[in-house]
Amino acid sequence: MIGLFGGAFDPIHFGHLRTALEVQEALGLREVRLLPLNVAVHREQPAADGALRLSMLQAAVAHTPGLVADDRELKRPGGSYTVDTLTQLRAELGPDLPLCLLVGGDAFNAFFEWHRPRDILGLAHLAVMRRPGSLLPRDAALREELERRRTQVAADLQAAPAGRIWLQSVTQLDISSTRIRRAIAGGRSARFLLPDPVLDMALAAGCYAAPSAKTTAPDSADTESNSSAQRGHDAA
Ligand SMILES: Nc1ncnc2c1ncn2[C@@H]1O[C@H](COP(=O)(O)OP(=O)(O)OP(=O)(O)O)[C@@H](O)[C@H]1O
Ligand SMILES: O=C(O)c1ccc[n+]([C@@H]2O[C@H](COP(=O)([O-])O)[C@@H](O)[C@H]2O)c1
Repeated sequence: MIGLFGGAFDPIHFGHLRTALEVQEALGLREVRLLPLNVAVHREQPAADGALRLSMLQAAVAHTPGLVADDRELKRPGGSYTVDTLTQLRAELGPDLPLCLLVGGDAFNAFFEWHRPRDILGLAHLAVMRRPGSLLPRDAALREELERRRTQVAADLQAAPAGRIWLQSVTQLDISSTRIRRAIAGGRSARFLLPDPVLDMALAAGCYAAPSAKTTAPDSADTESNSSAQRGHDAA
């Protein structure tokens, strides 16, 4: 079984990396592929371009064999729909290999707003990682789907190629890319929120600097209007 973890990764941070590693170990995944999106279909477009986000991701996983950068979404023009990514992977990997899509709790709460969510569940399992601020979904249909598909036996995921939901407790790291971008834009340090080489690349590229270096940006979790974690609060 392999894991697939999509995101803007704008930039990749320890919240992404630590949770991916913990799910990989918990489920005995051969690898977790991290897939930076090209064109977001559900949120603002990333601030850093795809090439830089991919380079930062590659630097972040360079010494962790179980985590692998996969650039297929960046190579695909148009909206980065997860169902298209999974369809492409299925065609490559065959119908039988169990695939497990990793999503943060906040992303899962909005899962039924995704493009063709039931087709996604026909292509992969879901591993939902609890994230600070994300509670179980309020949406009744999503709760029902969760109860119907949920398993607490990891072997159930190995026994079928797709269709089950696994809830994974992970170390709660209250880190978001939004907070990192805002720290950099505000001239504050983002060190220890993400790997040093990633921070160095972001600073050298200047991609998160304020349009005018004199402007300051707020740096409070309360003001993270673009943060997925914040959206998780809203949805929960
Ligand atoms: N600290 C974290 N802990 C657990 N999961 C996380 C964490 N940060 C992000 N994720 C999950 O990683 C995936 C990709 O997230 P994304 O790249 O949007 O990062 P983000 O930090 O939420 O970014 P932004 O602040 O720009 O919204 C999502 O499924 C999200 O829920
Ligand atoms: O395919 C969709 O409709 C869809 C809708 C929302 C999010 N996604 C994917 O979910 C992943 C996490 O996105 P995010 O920004 O909500 O944390 C990322 O790979 C997105 O492309 C996908």
